Amino acid sequence: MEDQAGKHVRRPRYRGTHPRTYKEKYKELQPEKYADTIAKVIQKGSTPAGMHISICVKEILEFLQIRPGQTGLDATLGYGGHAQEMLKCLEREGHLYALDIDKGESEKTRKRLELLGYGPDILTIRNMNFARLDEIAAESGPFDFILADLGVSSMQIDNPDRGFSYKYEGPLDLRLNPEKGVTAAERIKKISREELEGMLIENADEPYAEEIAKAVWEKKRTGLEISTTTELRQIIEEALAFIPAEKRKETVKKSCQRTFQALRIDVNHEYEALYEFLEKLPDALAPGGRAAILTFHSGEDRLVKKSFKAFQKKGVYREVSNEVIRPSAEECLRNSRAHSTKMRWAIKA
Ligand SMILES: C[S@@+](CC[C@H](N)C(=O)[O-])C[C@H]1O[C@@H](n2cnc3c(N)ncnc32)[C@H](O)[C@@H]1O
Repeated sequence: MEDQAGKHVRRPRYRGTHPRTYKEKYKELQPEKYADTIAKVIQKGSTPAGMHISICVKEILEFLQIRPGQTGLDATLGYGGHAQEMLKCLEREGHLYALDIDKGESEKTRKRLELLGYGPDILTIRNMNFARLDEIAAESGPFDFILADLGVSSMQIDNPDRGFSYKYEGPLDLRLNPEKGVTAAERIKKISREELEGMLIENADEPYAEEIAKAVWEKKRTGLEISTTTELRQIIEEALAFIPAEKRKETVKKSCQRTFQALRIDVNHEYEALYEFLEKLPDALAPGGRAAILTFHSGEDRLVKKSFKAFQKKGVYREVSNEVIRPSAEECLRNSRAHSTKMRWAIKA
C-alpha cells in the first residue's frame, strides 16, 4: 500500500472480517486497484469510501442534449462522475469547464479524469466558487450547457477529518474549502443562543431548534468548547432526552442531520453563493443554452424555483421545468443518498 507521496506504508489492520472506519477501508480508497471490492460495495447499495455515485445522470443527459463541439460547465465537479458522462457526449470536440471549491478533492478528480484521457485540451478545472460564474463565462464564452449538483460529495461526508457527519468522530469543521473561512466549531464559539436558534430554523426547519440552542448555550456557559462532531451529537442527545424512549433514537438522528446541515450551510455561505449563481446564470448561457440544477433540501429548491420562474416571466428563459424531476425508485434503492434529490431545469430564450 502506498501513501499520497508514493511511499510504502503498512496497511491498517482491522478487527473482525470487515473494515469499519474510513481509514480501514483502504481497498475502497484505491478503486483503480480493487475494482472487485468497489463493485461489491455498490451492489449492496452503499457508496465506497473516497467515491461519489452521481445522481440523475440519465435525466440530466436527456435534458442537456450535449452535442460534440459545444462548451459546457460543471459548476460542482466533485468526483467528476457527471463531468465524465458530459465529456463522453462531447466526443473529444468542444470543451468542458469545471469548478469546485475543494482543492484537495478536485486535484484527485483532475488526475482520475486525466488517466481516462480527459486532459486540459478538453477539460479545464478551476478551484473557484460558482458564485463567480460571470468570471469563468468571461473566459470561456457563453455556455451551451451548465450543471450544478449542489451540496457535499460522499468523499467529503465520509471523511471524518472534514467533520461533515455526526456519525464519525472528527473535528467540527464542515468547510467545503478547508483553506478558507471559519470552522463550525469557531462559529459555535461566537454565536449567540438566539442566532443559533434562528439558523437551525432557517437553514434546516429544525423543530427542536429552541431546545438545541439552549443546550449548546448552557454547555458554552460552563466554559466548555464544542470542538468535535461527537461532542455536538452528545449535546443534541441530552437536549432531546425528554422525547419518549421509543421515538428518541430516530428523532435524535434527524435532529443531528438537520443541525449539521444548518451549520454547513452557514459556514459555507451556501445560500448566498447559490443566489449569486442563479442571478448570473442567464448571462452565462448562450441563446438556447440549457441549465440543470440538483438540490438536496427545500431551502435550495425554493431559491432555484423562484429564480427560474422570475426570469421566465421576464422572458429571459424560454422554458423552465414546471415540476421537479426526482430520481427513479430504482435509483434510490441503488443509492440511498439520492432520496432527497430534486432536479429543475431552464432553457435560455
Ligand atoms: C454533490 S457534489 C458533486 C458531485 C459531482 N456531480 C459528481 O458527479 O461527482 C458537490 C460538489 O460541489 C462543491 N461545491 C459546493 N458548493 C460550491 C460552490 N459554491 N462553488 C464551487 N463548488 C462547490 C463541493 O465541494 C462538492 O465537491
